[in-house]
Formats: sequence, structure tokens, C-alpha cells
Amino acid sequence: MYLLGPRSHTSSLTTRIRTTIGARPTTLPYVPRQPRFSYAREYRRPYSNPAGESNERQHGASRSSIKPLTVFAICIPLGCALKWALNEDEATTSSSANGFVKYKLAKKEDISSTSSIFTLKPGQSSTIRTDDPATKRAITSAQFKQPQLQIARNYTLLPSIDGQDPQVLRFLIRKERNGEVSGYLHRLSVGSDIEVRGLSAEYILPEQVNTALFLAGGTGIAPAMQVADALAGGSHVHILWANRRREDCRGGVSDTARPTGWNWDFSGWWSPFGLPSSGIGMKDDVRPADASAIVSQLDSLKSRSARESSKQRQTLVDYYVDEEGTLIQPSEILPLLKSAEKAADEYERGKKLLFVSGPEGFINHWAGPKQWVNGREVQGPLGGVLSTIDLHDWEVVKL
Ligand SMILES: Cc1cc2nc3c(=O)[nH]c(=O)nc-3n(C[C@H](O)[C@H](O)[C@H](O)COP(=O)(O)OP(=O)(O)OC[C@H]3O[C@@H](n4cnc5c(N)ncnc54)[C@H](O)[C@@H]3O)c2cc1C
Repeated sequence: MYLLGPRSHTSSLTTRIRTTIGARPTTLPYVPRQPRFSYAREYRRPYSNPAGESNERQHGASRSSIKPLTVFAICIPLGCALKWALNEDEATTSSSANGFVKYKLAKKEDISSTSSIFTLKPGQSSTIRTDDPATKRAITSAQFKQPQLQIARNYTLLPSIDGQDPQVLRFLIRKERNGEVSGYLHRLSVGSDIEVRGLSAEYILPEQVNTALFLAGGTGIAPAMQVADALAGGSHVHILWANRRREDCRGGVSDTARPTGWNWDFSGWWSPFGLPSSGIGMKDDVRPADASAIVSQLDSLKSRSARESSKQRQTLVDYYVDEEGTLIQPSEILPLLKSAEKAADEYERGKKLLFVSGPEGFINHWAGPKQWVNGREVQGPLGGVLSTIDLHDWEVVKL
């Protein structure tokens, strides 16, 4: 029997709400969500600017004769506007009204033609810390503000790399075609201000995890990396990472041997990304020298787990590339589930978690859509390909 969830737990943890700038700051354990790649538009509050308001009044005043009362009426709003403008930095950097704090875009590292790693450094005094013990076993994301449109989107925090300042934040952000926030972020130059709010937890890992198996699509690798980081050395982690193009996972070499006859004809096999499958077979047996920063970080996570654990608790990564016709097959998942179950019986207990993370189409294909209940998004029943597999006591988590 499979469990989808733990349902009540994850439904509250992974609840997705439309996010407005004016909403309360979100901190653990409250977990707001907004659609990952869903086309739902978020509520937009019209941009209101106290300075603009005062200008209007100023304009109105200039049409009338200048009387002492009028001067007074002009000065007060002008003074307020000036004070607001001068205090703006303080307000946005101190967990203020809307909880956003100012960061500087310190580095933008291209991973592919559509995605980059954004490295953020604190703008002023108040920051979001990545070493908070409360977030140690959580999959966390932060919200980025698009100031002109007054909308915000979630981006999953990448785990720290060796020697990283705990005040620094890193994110893998894909530029969506016509995407409002991702487009805005990708247009920013290094040194620009970015307003960020968070962190919030999408999911908190149970105390005892035996195995975490990830079906990750595209930027869905970020939560997989957080889990691999949190469980390194203590649990078995196996990530199956699917991408549209090789450039997204440049230099990635799969750990698990392929089944014989891997160069099957994939025509007709449904691609979760909607691209035609060419059936040209694996290409990741040759690792270019210039592995992407994400692949390098995955390699570091694998080395760390190998150093810190026995063979049964290692981190493995397999790469799948749409344009190469290598797609995650249901027939590959079953043996992985079985071998993890066998290892669990032999070595130790703990939960067996099967995560599905990535674009909406990817999640729908593997685990069925999430559902909206009373304005909140919940896990919904298990559907898709995984519903046709006997999952025993694996828990499925849609991220
Ligand atoms: C918890 C969580 C974590 C996330 N983590 C990451 C992450 O680490 N990295 C990452 O890159 N993303 C992540 N996302 C997704 C991210 O939050 C955004 O959804 C994504 O960047 C798109 O936002 P946008 O404003 O750029 O695009 P939107 O403006 O919201 O548009 C999204 C897509 O919809 C299309 N679209 C817009 N309007 C319409 C319309 N009317 N009709 C048809 N199509 C339309 C656009 O062309 C675009 O392709 C995460 C989401 C969640 C919920």
C-alpha cells in the first residue's frame, strides 16, 4: 500500500497560496506556496507610491492661490513623503511591514542559455540566515519581489557550497518565456538590489529517513540538492534528474548502470517536457572538463556522502536528457524501489520517500496534479505513472 503524503502533514506544509506583497511575512512552520510554473497569475496590487500621492497634491496646490493653509497642506504630505523615502532602506531591511529585506545581486553565473545561479549578499544589516537550525531538515524557498508589478515568486534555496558565508543566498533560476519575475531577475545586472522574503518550508524531512528517491525535472533539482545536503551520510539518496537539454546538466555523468538495450526507440514515449524524443541514446559517458556549477555541486554532495557513510547510505545521481532521448522510464523505478526496500530490511528502518519535483507537467505526469481545496493547494490523490506502480510503503511527496 502506498501513502500519499503524509497527507495532512504535507498538505499543510506544501500548501500553495497566491502571494501578494502585502501578505504577512512567511516563516517556519507556516508554508505558503505559489504555483511552480503554473500559469496562474498572481494578484497584483496597483503600485502605490506615497511620493506620487504628494506630487498630486502639490500639483493641485499650484492651481490655487497660495495661502498659509495651503502651504501647510503641501508641506505635511511632502514632509511625510520625504521621510518615507529616506526611511525606505531601513523599512525594507529590517523584517518590516511586508518582511522583504534588501539584498545585492553579487554574482550571476550562467548554467545554460535559460538558467543561471543567482548569488545574493545582504544589502544592509538585516538578513535571512541559511544556518538556522529550524531549517536544517526543511526544503526551503524564498520569495523575490518584482517591484514595478508588486508581485513575488518563490525560488528554492540551493544548499551552501564549501566555505560559503551563511548570510549568502544562492538560487538556480530559469528564465521563463514571458515570465514576469524570472524575466525581471534575469535582466538585472550584478550589483542591483533585490528584495527577498523568507525562508519558508515546503516540506520538513521526518526524523528517520531510510531512502529518498527523487524524480526531478529542470530546476526541481534544487529541492533534491537540499535533501541530499540534509541527509548526506545518514540516508540513501538517489536523484534521477531530467532536463530538456544537455546544456542544463553539462558534465553530468550517471552513477547507475543503464539497462541493456538502452538505445531503445523512444518514439511514442511521452516526454514530460513535450519535446520530441530522438532515441539517440546516452551521451553522458564523456564528461566535459567544464561541468556546470550545479553538476559540480552534485558531485561534491556525492563525495561528501561517500566520505561520511557506508555504501548503503550514499548519494547517487542519474542524468536524463530529452534531446538525447534518455527519459526516466517507469521500468527503471521499480528495481530502485525494490533494492531500497531490501536494503531497508537488511540495515535499518526509516521512511522511504519518493519526491517528484519540477514543472507542473512533470509532476502531473509522474504523480498526478495537486489540488486546490478551500483556496489552498494540497497534494491531491496519487495519479500519473506512479499510481500504476506498486509502491508498498513509499510516501510520495509532490514539490
Ligand atoms: C515553492 C516553489 C519553489 C520554486 N523554486 C524555483 C526555483 O528554484 N527556480 C525556478 O526557476 N523556479 C522556481 N519556482 C517557480 C517560480 O516561482 C516561478 O513560478 C517561475 O519563475 C515563473 O514565474 P514568472 O513570474 O517568471 O512567470 P509568469 O509570469 O508567472 O509566467 C509563467 C509562464 O506562464 C506563461 N503565461 C503567463 N501568463 C500566461 C497566460 N495568460 N496564458 C498563457 N501563458 C501564460 C508565461 O509565458 C510563462 O512561461 C518555484 C515555485 C515554487 C512554488
